[in-house]
Amino acid sequence: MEQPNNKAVIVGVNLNDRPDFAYSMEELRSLADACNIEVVGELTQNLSKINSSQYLGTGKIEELSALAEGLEASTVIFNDELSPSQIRNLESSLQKRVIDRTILILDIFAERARTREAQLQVEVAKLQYMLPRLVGLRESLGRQGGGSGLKNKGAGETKLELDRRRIEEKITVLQHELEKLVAQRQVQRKQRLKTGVPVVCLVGYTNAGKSSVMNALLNRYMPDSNKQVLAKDMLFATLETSVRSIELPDNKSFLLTDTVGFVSQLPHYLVKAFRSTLEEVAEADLLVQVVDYSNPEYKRLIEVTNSTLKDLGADHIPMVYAYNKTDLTDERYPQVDEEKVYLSVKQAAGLEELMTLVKERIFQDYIQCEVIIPFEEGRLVAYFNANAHIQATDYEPNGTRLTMECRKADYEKFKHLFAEPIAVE
Ligand SMILES: Nc1nc2c(ncn2[C@@H]2O[C@H](COP(=O)(O)OP(=O)(O)OP(=O)(O)O)[C@@H](O)[C@H]2O)c(=O)[nH]1
Ligand SMILES: [Mg+2]
Repeated sequence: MEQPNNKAVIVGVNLNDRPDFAYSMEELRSLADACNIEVVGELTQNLSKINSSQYLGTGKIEELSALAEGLEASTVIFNDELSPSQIRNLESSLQKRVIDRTILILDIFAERARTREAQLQVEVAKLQYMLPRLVGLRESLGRQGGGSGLKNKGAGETKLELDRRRIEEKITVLQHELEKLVAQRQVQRKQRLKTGVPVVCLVGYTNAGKSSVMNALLNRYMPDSNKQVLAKDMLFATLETSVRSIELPDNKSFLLTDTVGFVSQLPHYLVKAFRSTLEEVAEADLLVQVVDYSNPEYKRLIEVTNSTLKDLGADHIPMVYAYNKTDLTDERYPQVDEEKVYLSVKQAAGLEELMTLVKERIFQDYIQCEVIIPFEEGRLVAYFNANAHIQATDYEPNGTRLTMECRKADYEKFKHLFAEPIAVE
């Protein structure tokens, strides 16, 4: 195989007229771009069934080989996850480096992971991807070294077993370290859940503007905090979950979580590896799905997001939609249509409307009330201070008067202890 340069041809099979095919090829180009690979050519084929040994139909392989040769590409990138034997067969007939959509995504994640937890998750996913593909990888290494003849086969297989075991052991060690980190974070999360503060999660397709929404809300409601997150025009700018507290002017607060973006055909190794990070999503009180409304394919991207949420066991959580980047469309904004808000973070328009929608959903079981708590029930005052939004505290002869907004359930639970319920809305 020749020395790899960074030029590649991308290849896709349009299986039974896949409606999102053109977009998925465009996305493959962006994924390659994110890995600093220059896409110099593209080849597609309409098929009703993927060829199990070479992915493409036999005639197409020759066409591909000539195309890659003519364009001096050293790599060929396939739009689906290839099986170990497909990689092997393709490498041998094309004599080029063969990679697939999955490994591109894994590489981007590996490059971008910053926290130890994200790094471990990606590494585990990558090793799991590699494990069944070791034969192919070893063969291509063998070829580079002049090829290993049949007589070395036995020794090679033993070596392969060793490599395999080593990788399995490594996965176990990494998973162990990961479990410890996850356990720590779970303790923090449980503590947060115990405080009863609602949790709102920003979810959505990669590059939709989740981190931008988070930053805009932080700017607006927490101008003194310098806890902005990275927002950038690239795929998978965010790989770690960030939680920030948002305190509203009316003394209510909630936790806002920014999460990793989804993509179509997200490798299942990654979904599995990131499951622990994304547990936050499954336990949220409300999801805000951020949508790039300027993307002509936005409806399909919503479907991909919803089906990934289903895989994560988060499809039961109430959701509102933030149709972002409306500034790039002809649609009027800001505008609210039931559970959708058309907004533009860039133009700072529609954030107020989004917050109103969010507040309606997460604070709906709150009531406004004024109660007097007898002094001997002081623990109740402490409880409400921790779990309600106290607007005023006054001391009166028969107890502490709290003017507050509290959960209806708490009010019902404790009302027999109040000296005198004065006013309830
Ligand atoms: N025109 C326009 N661009 C926007 C708007 N909101 C965000 N962007 C841009 O969209 C790009 C992606 O924004 P991010 O906030 O990083 O997107 P994300 O959903 O967090 O992406 P990942 O973390 O990669 O999943 C950035 O270049 C933003 O400047 C908007 O309302 N209008
Ligand atoms: Mg982001």
